[in-house]
Amino acid sequence: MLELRHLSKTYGNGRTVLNDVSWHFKAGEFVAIMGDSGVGKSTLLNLIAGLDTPDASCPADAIMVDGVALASLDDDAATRLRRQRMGFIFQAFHVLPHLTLVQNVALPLLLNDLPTAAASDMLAAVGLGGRDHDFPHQLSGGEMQRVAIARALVHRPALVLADEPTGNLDPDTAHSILELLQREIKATGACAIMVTHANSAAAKSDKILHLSKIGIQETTNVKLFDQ
Ligand SMILES: Nc1ncnc2c1ncn2[C@@H]1O[C@H](COP(=O)(O)OP(=O)(O)OP(=O)(O)O)[C@@H](O)[C@H]1O
Repeated sequence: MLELRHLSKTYGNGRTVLNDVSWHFKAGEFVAIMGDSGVGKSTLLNLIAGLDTPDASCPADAIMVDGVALASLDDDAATRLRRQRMGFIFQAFHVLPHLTLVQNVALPLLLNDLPTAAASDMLAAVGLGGRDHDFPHQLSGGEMQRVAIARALVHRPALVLADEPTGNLDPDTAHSILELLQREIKATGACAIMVTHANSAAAKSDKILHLSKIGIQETTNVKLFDQ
C-alpha cells in the first residue's frame, strides 16, 4: 500500500533527520511509530503526506502509494491522491471553528464530489450522534478528537496518518479514542500509521515500529520506550 525506499531528509540547516529509511506498510495494518523525541517521526509523516519533500538525492520512488511514486505526480495529481486516498489526524489539520461538526466531517466528501450524507452517520459512529449542528467550541478535547477522526475516515481513505492522536487527552479519553480509531480503521480496511509516545496507544496497534538513527525496526517490546 505504502512503500518507502531509501528515504532521506536533511533540513535547510544541514540537519539530517531521516537517513536511508525503507519500509513496506501493508493494506489493513494499524502501525504505531515510536522513537526518541526529535528522531524524525513527524517529519516522516509529513513526507508521506506530501507536506514536505524528501532530499533531492532520494530515488524517484522513495515514497510509493499504491504503486505510484509521489515524486512523479504534479501538484494537482498529488493533491488528488492526498484528497482521495489519505486521511489525516494532525494538529495542523484541526477542526475548523467556523463550521458545524457535520460540515467539518463533510469536507473530505465535498472535496471528492461524494454525497455528504455519510458525514452525519460518521459522527454517530464516533459517538457524536445528534450533535451535527454544534460548533467545535462546544466540544471537549476528546470530543474534538472524535470529530477529527470522523473527518479523517469519512471518505474511506486507504491510508490514515495520525500524529499523536491522543497527545493532549486524559488516559480514559485517550483509551476510548484509540478504541474508536482501531475499530473504524478495521471497519474501513485502511492502513493506518500512528506516531505516538504512549505505550498504551502503541499497544492498540497491530505492529510497533521503532524509528532511530539506524532506520525503522519492528519491535514487540513497547517497554523499550519512554512514555
Ligand atoms: N522545518 C524544519 N526545519 C529545520 N529542522 C526541523 C524542521 N522540522 C523539524 N526539524 C528538526 O528535525 C528533527 C526531527 O523533528 P520531528 O518533529 O520530525 O521529530 P519527532 O520524532 O516527531 O519529535 P517529537 O517526538 O519530539 O515530536 C528535530 O530535531 C527538529 O528540530
